[in-house]
Amino acid sequence: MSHSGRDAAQPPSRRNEKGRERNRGGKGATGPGKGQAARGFSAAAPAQRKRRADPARLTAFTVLRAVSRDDAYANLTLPAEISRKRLDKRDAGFATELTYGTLRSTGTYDAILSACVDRPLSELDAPVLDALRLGAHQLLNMRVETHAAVDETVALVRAEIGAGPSGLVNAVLRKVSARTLSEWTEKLADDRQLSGDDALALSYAHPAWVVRAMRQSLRLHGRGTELEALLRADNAAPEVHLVELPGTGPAPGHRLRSAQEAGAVASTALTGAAIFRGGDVARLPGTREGQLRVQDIGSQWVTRALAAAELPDQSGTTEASGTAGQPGTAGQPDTAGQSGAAERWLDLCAGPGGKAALLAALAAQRGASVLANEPAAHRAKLVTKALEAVDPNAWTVRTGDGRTIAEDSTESGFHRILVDAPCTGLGALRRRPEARWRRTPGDLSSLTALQQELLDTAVGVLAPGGLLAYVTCSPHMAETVIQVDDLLRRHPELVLLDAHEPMRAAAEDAGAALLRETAATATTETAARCVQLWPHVHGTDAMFFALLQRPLPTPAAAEESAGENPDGRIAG
Ligand SMILES: C[S@@+](CC[C@H](N)C(=O)[O-])C[C@H]1O[C@@H](n2cnc3c(N)ncnc32)[C@H](O)[C@@H]1O
Repeated sequence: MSHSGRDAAQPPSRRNEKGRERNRGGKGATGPGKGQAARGFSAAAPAQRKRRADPARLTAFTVLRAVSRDDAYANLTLPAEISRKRLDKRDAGFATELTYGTLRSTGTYDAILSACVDRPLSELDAPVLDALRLGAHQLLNMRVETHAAVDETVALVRAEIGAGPSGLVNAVLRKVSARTLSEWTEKLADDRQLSGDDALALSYAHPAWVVRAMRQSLRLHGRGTELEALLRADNAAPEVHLVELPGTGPAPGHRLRSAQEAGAVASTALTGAAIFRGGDVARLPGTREGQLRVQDIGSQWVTRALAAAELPDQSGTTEASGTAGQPGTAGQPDTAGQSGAAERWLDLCAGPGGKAALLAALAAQRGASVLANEPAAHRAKLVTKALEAVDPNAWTVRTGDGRTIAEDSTESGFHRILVDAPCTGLGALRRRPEARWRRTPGDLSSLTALQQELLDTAVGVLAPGGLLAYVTCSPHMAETVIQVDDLLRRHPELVLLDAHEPMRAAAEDAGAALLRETAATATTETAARCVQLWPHVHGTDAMFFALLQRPLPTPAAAEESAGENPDGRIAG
């Protein structure tokens, strides 16, 4: 193992045969260079150092290259690379921290590297820049000894890029190592005269526009003082959350109990969820069969809340559909809320199928069925795979644009619709380390337009009395509360329900207590009726959940429409 730095080579002399001091900094490096001897550099000349990259760093570098060259997703590429290189548990953990940490803080590292290189970073070869970022992360954010961080990164560069840039990398990393991370961010903030959100952006490695968006959203929800806590939470690895798909294991709760025997802890917030700290999830019984799945508790929660929400009966009063995940009475499936007919549910944006799987499992217990729609063919396949553990009578997958669902549908409307819309994903920054640097404010206009169209389509296929859940994995106001306000303006017939009620119905006591707080602090009426989860408060992704209902027609209107529309279909 080389990453602790314990076994790095320590040749005796720091001077070459001509008596010149080695490693004083290569061409291309600039900035501070003091204090290097004290920080424990290797005394070996670059040419004498090892030429092989250690497997964990090589894995991280390979993923960084895929992310910057091919726009790959680290959360998909890294596990594949770890298994391809057959890393042991310790190296896999080290590679994960290297990859995720480097990607998360790329913007801050680039600011620091810019101060250490005598040319714009855009003029460096992309692989060299990735190697420098990797080195910077080890030096500034990990407990890797300085000489190991520098020597191992230089070895990686020699092995993977060539000897040419190794001098530059060696020299630049030495400059980086002259200050701690907080010394660097303070200095850069001073040099650039940064303050407020711009200074926070540098310290917490978020783009400034994201910091501003978080600040606005926190304020809207009465959490204006919590910005730094949120930014800090975004930079921490998320816990692994588990869900047992109800009705799929050998007995109710069986898979979760086995997981608990293997170290998982039952969630105090949400029924049917557990938290798994450490260990190989894939080894837990039921994961291979898809009965036990990894799913953020926020995602589970909004899904169960949609299933738990009450539909009105024909008289216009509400009728409980039973607690999500639990059969109505004495193990019997719940019946549909309206007129005894089986409920039809729609998951309009289903890929890759996490919520669809839980929704379908809950639907199967009620004798309801789910249509799971996804336009991307490869993601639609993932939806089908996710649903395999669930009774096949309870679900169908459609591959198509959600905006065309009404054209293909011969149904008379859906009773429960989930629009888990494509969004900026700013609520899941913990699990997609590169996302914050990839997204731009420009993405918002096309995403919010698509969200609007998907919502309008969903309203068009919502049965009278039906429930529409609008969910985003983003707390950005434009994608959440503003989107809901606009929807209500376009469709004044819709009623915005208090989303806390079904969320509470699905929650354990501790979860219900947390929800009381979210309702109390919101600063607008719409925000107060919606639920915004936060990583620093709820330990979940920053999931947004709004619940709307198309009211049942008044008896007079129903009579009139029955005359015009005898088969009871709703307008597309
Ligand atoms: C936030 S993800 C949904 C996550 C999913 N509900 C889950 O829990 O696994 C949004 C999905 O919407 C899909 N999407 C994009 N454009 C769409 C459209 N026009 N109609 C329907 N879905 C769309 C994306 O491909 C993506 O799979």
